[in-house]
Amino acid sequence: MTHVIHTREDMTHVIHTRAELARELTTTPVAVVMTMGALHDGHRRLMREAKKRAELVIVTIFVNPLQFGPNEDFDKYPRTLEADVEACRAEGVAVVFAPSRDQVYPTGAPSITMNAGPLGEILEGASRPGHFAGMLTVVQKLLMLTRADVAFFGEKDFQQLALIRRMVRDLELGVEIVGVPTVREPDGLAMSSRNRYLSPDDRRAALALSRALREGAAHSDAETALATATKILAEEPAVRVDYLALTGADLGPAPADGPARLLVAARVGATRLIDNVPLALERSA
Ligand SMILES: Nc1ncnc2c1ncn2[C@@H]1O[C@H](COP(=O)(O)OP(=O)(O)OP(=O)(O)O)[C@@H](O)[C@H]1O
Ligand SMILES: CC(C)(CO)[C@@H](O)C(=O)[O-]
Ligand code: BAL
Repeated sequence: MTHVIHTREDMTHVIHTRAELARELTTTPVAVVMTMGALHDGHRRLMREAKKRAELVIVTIFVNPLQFGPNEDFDKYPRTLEADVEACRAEGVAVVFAPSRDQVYPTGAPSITMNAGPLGEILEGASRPGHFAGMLTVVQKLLMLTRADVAFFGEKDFQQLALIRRMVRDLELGVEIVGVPTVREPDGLAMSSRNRYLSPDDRRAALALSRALREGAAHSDAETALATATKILAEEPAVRVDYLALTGADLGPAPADGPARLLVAARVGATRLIDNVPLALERSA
């Protein structure tokens, strides 16, 4: 009798082509965690949530050119495949799909892409024209290629999550979307692959974002919440705010009372960071 011993390493298949991916799809359900790599504990939290839902967890690692503007950081985006695979192994992920551009876009740049609609024009969409169309196009492709039953996305990219939910609903894609709360560094900074661009001084200044959101969200009237966050951001000269917005939980207008969201985007040095927190507004008497 032969005993096959599966080591931890055997359990994670690292693949690069769509043909290999198709061969991995032997069981259901399939859970997918889509990433651009440079993995951190935020990504690992998504993997852990995915593991609770499916034996077959696929982590995709692809820096999608379609969602970067001409003056953005596509070329310098950190590419750390070896360390990323180690992180996936440590989480017991079954498959890491790290395709080349040609594997994802075999016909070249697609001539038919997603339209992100009005929700894609505000906030991040206003600062990054075309970003959400490119993001939704690759998400749709990766959902198809992985035949995912359930997909996990972080609340750190709150507008992205809202748009993916909207796409799945509007186009009846038949996949469950699960949102996962933001994982933070012990001092409050939202984990992000782009944090590794920050110099020690920038890293200190960047703390103003999470502090502004946290202290703003401690207030239950909209005016004080916004004023508090605005003041904290203004006190940090190294932070150049792109937007600070108080919206409804669906990113529509903030309600008079009920669940709402406080969102910020800012440049710290050359690095653009985003963050957001939930808050509950109360009608003032
Ligand atoms: N701190 C975090 N907590 C929870 N989920 C996160 C966190 N950071 C990223 N994610 C989620 O991980 C997935 C992949 O994101 P991505 O690879 O762009 O990482 P990122 O850290 O957001 O990178 P970037 O710094 O480029 O924005 C997305 O669903 C994203 O929302
Ligand atoms: C969802 C995603 C992997 C699509 O490229 C990307 O936007 C990201 O990493 O959040
Ligand atoms: N984290 C969202 C993907 C992007 O910034 O392009």
